[in-house]
Amino acid sequence: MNPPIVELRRVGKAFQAADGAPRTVLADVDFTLRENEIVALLGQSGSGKSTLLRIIAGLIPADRGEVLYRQQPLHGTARGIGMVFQSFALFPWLTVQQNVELGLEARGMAGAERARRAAQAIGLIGLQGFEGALPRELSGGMRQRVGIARALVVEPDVLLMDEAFSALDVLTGERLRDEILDLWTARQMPTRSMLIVSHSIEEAVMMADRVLILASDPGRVRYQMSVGLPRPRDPDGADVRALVDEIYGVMTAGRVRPVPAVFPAATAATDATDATAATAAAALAPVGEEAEPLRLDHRLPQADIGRMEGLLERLHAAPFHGRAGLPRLGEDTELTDEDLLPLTEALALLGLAQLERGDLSLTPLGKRYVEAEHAERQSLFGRQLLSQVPLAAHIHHSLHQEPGRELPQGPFLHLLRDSLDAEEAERVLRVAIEWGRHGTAYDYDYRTGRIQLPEGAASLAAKTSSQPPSPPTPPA
Ligand SMILES: Nc1ncnc2c1ncn2[C@@H]1O[C@H](COP(=O)(O)OP(=O)(O)OP(=O)(O)O)[C@@H](O)[C@H]1O
Repeated sequence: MNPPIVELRRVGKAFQAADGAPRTVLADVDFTLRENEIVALLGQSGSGKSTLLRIIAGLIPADRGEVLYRQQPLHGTARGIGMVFQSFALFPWLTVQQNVELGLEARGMAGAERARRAAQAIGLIGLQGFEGALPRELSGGMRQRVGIARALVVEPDVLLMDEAFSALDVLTGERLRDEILDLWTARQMPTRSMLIVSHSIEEAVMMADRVLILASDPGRVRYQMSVGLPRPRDPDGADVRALVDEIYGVMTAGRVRPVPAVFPAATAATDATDATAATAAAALAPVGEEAEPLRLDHRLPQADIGRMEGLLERLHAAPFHGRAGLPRLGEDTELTDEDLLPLTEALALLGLAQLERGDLSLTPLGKRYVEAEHAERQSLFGRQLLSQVPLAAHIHHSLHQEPGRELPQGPFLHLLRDSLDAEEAERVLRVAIEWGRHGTAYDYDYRTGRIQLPEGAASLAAKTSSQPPSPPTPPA
């Protein structure tokens, strides 16, 4: 086994939430990056991937555990570790050459040597002739080349890449990725190992020798997989596709829990389709996993209604006829993994689709939804929302308790901030509001920031439950 370059031992990190309470982002992360390997880090948005990278880069300290670089504890930035950011992070007023030289200047290197090394890095990454250009004169792909040259010029042992290709259009991102891999394979890079954070499963499989998947809340290594394929790899090859499918399966497993009876017994007894839907939805649990009910503060996936409907419609139509592997569906809809995974999660949460081993299939209820007119779609959506998403049920129930049938959003935000940071609490409430509006469960006044029951909401509540909705269990 190759010697380790970076080692993380039981690393933990917490940030302060809006109310001042610490919120654990990483817990007990153990990880070793070895010489001559590329490791890809995947995980849901917010699972702590960038935080982990920033800790290794020495940009922020870990709160717990140890970070070793070549067997020595890491304090602050290490000379041998370079990082490429998604946002390029170039100085707009400096030329390409000056941006690339920057890291060397900080090390006190003499001007002539700086210029020589920068020219070499610029040449390596294909930017000859642009040394005097300003970032604004360059395309996105060229700007990221500058970002990479700037990281490589210090000849880092370890190159960290935080979604380095995701701000680029697909073709440019793939071309740059392949060029980096060619340099790596031909050992033209000074770098001994790379750790890349990505949202693209295919990118991870194309690049990495090992793929790690971080679990969320708190982030910890949930799964790892070796990718023992020779390079160059063919993105359409059977080996790559099989691994991509396997990772989709892992990443979508455990995101879904079994859905209890979709409709109350009284309604289901008179509605055979609903009863079928209830049975189908109860089969949603990933095989072999004990599922837990959603919590009030569940980080609802960022899923736009229009896109959810678009995905359901694609899934329903030929060639899928109700079932598709996620990679294929992603290709067909041109959705990136970053967009596709939250959409599939939302559909599964709502019992409209079912996720199993990387395949998404319509449930009978989902099929009914696709085939329905707008009003019936809204009504189905609202009923599913109130029965499956505790936050929505809580909002709906609270509004019912109010004589004026409306409440400010503040108390709900406050509740979410007990466990989520301010930005995430805001995002989750926004999703619950958008979903609630579509399901006509409640409405939102953008002028006043108040949530209100729409006209006729009583009938939705009555259809959803024969009892008034009970408040959900508060977050642990
Ligand atoms: N400086 C900070 N202060 C407070 N909270 C932070 C800070 N940096 C990150 N967080 C929070 O930590 C969590 C993890 O963030 P991080 O950026 O590491 O996740 P990620 O997996 O890289 O997400 P994404 O894939 O969306 O980039 C998020 O909830 C984020 O809001």
